[in-house]
Amino acid sequence: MFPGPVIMDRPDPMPDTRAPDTQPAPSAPNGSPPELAIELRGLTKTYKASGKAPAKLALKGIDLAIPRGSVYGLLGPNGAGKSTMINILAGLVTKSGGTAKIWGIDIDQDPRAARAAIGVVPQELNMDPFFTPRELLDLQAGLYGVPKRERQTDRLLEAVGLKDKANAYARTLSGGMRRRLMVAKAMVHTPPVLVLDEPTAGVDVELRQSLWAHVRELNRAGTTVVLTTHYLEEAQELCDSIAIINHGQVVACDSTDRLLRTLDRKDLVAVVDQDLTEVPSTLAGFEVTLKGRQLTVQYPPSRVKVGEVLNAIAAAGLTIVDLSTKESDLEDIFLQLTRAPAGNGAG
Ligand SMILES: Nc1ncnc2c1ncn2[C@@H]1O[C@H](COP(=O)(O)OP(=O)(O)OP(=O)(O)O)[C@@H](O)[C@H]1O
Repeated sequence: MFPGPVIMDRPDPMPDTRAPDTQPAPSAPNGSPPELAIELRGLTKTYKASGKAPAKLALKGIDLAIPRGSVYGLLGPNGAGKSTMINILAGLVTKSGGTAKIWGIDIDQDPRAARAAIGVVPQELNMDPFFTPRELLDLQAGLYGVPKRERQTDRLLEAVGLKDKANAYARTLSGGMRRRLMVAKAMVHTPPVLVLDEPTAGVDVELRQSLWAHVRELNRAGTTVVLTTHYLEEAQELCDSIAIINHGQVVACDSTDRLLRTLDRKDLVAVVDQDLTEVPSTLAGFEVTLKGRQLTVQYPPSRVKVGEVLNAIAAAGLTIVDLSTKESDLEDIFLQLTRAPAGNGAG
C-alpha cells in the first residue's frame, strides 16, 4: 500500500513508493537543526510526451531556500509548477535535474529519510469515509512505521480540535474538520516540515480563520510550514516569506514585507466638488484615472509626498470633498509579475 499522501491526478511514471524511515529527523553535524528546512538548487522537471501531448518543461531551474521555522508561501497562477515542486519533495514525482534537500537531507542520497522529514497535506480530501479519525491516524502511523507506544493520536486530534470527533465516522465530519484531520494525518510521524497544498481552497471565511490559527500554532510549536495558495490575502496574512512562481521559474522571492514595499506605489482617491471632463494639467506628472468627480492618482510614496498630490489638485482650483489612499497589496505585485508571457522553453 502507498505510504504517503497521493496527490497526483496524472501520475508520474516512477514515483518512489517505498515507506519512509521514521527515525527522528537528523540535525547538522554540530547537533543543531539545519538552517534551511528546504533547499532547492536548479530543480528541473520535464514531463515526457505521451500520446498527442508534447513533453512539458514544468520546472525550469528552481532555486529556493526556505528557512527553518518560517511560514513560507508558494504563489503562482494555475500551471505554474507548484504542485510539481511539492510532489518532487513528497517523493511522488521524479525530478529531471537539480538537487533538493529536505531538512538538510538530499532526496537522491537518502530518499526515505527525506520523506520522513516532510508531511504533505494534499488538496483533495481523500479519506476513507468509514474510518474514524482515530483509526485513520493510527492507520497512517502504521504506514509510516511509527511504533504504537510512540504514537500521538490523541494529542494530534486535540491539536486540530477533533478530540470530540475521535470516534465519529469520517463521512460525518464537515469539510473543515476533514481538512484539519488531513493536517493531523500529515503530522503522525512528527515531520519538522509541513507542506499544505491549497489549505483553504473552497473553505468559507470563518473556517479559513480557524485553519490559519492552527497553522500559526503549529508554526509556533516549531514546525516549518510551506503552503501554496491562490488567495493572496491568505499569503499576505500568514506567510513571513513568499516565492512567486510563474511558468516554472521563481520570479520573486523575499520577505512578505519587503515584497510589498517593492512596488512603491500608492493610490490616492479624491472626490472633488466639480464634474471633470479631463485630467487637470496640474496633475500631468502623475498617472491619473478620472471617473466623474473621482480622481485616482498613482504615486511612488518613496519619492513623492502625499502633500504634493494634494497641492496639485488644489492648484487646479478643485476642492476635495472625500479622500482615501490605498497601499499596493500582494495582488498588485502578483499581477505585475505573472502577466508576463512564458519565455523560451515553456512547453
Ligand atoms: N503528469 C503530468 N504530465 C504532463 N504534464 C503535467 C503533469 N503534471 C503537471 N503537468 C503540467 O506541468 C505544468 C505545471 O503543473 P503543476 O500542476 O505543477 O502547476 P501548479 O502550479 O500546481 O498549478 P495549480 O495551481 O493549477 O495546481 C502544467 O503545465 C501542467 O499541465
